[in-house]
Amino acid sequence: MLTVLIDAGNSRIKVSFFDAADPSADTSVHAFAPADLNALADLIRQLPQRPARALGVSVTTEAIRQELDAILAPCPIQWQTPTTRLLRLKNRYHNPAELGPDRWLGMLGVLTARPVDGPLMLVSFGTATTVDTIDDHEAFLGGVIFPGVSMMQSSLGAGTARLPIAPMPAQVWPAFPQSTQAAIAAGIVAAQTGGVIRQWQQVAEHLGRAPLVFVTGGARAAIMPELQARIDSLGVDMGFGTIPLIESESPVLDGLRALAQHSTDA
Ligand SMILES: Nc1ncnc2c1ncn2[C@@H]1O[C@H](COP(=O)(O)OP(=O)(O)O)[C@@H](O)[C@H]1O
Ligand SMILES: CC(C)(COP(=O)(O)O)[C@@H](O)C(=O)NCCC(=O)O
Repeated sequence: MLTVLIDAGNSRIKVSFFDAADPSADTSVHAFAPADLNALADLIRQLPQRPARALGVSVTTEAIRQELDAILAPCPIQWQTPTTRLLRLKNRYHNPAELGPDRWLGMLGVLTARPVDGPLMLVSFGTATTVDTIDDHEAFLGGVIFPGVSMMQSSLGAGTARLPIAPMPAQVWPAFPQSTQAAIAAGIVAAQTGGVIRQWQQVAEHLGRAPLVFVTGGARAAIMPELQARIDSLGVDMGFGTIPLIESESPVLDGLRALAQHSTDA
């Protein structure tokens, strides 16, 4: 039985598959621009077997969600909504359904991918940046949302008379950038990194343990070098040693896959 897994984000639609007859079969991820869903329709048409089931999360527009429903028809997409608990993962949001389903399934993805002894954080550099924490009892404590890398670039370009949309090479930036492009890129990296470091320090102080950090999202490459340097430095200062960042290509699809696997086993 073939299950289609769909992560409909604000910038891109990511798709993968789960084959109950062969759970280790191809888990590659296909990404589509919202304006290019014909390519997804082609992919679905060319599958060797018709999908029996589709599991999805969507944080994008209702119009795109309906387009996805039409592409998968007659197979209905089971769109996921956060609740108080999903498998082992508990939800401390005041109103669980208010939480983005991509954040919720992403956390399930990192939690179920490997045994983790202690708290963990999932940082997603997507359209928005989100930094979410799961404590050592597998409860999502809450998290922060701020504008993503592209949104910061474009808002500076659109909201000022003189600032360009600066390129974002992946590097550690000097403290005192001496050109406009470097000042913008370093400023965005500082803002993105600062939000993550603030959360990491709060978790380490609150729980007395160093959280593992999983990093995902299409915009992560530009932030990783500086984030790695800063988090190592904070970890050493706090007596935890260096903190490896663990890249995760598609935790949301991993979470949907864990759900598909669970309901197949049940
Ligand atoms: N080919 C691409 N298409 C769209 N966004 C891209 C691409 N490559 C990198 N990006 C960056 O990744 C972000 C989207 O990442 P993604 O994790 O797919 O986000 P979302 O889940 O919000 O759609 C964009 O905001 C942009 O900064
Ligand atoms: C925070 C988000 C915009 C992130 O979306 P993304 O960048 O992955 O497209 C999305 O998860 C969302 O719309 N969340 C709803 C509000 C919340 O999570 O509290």
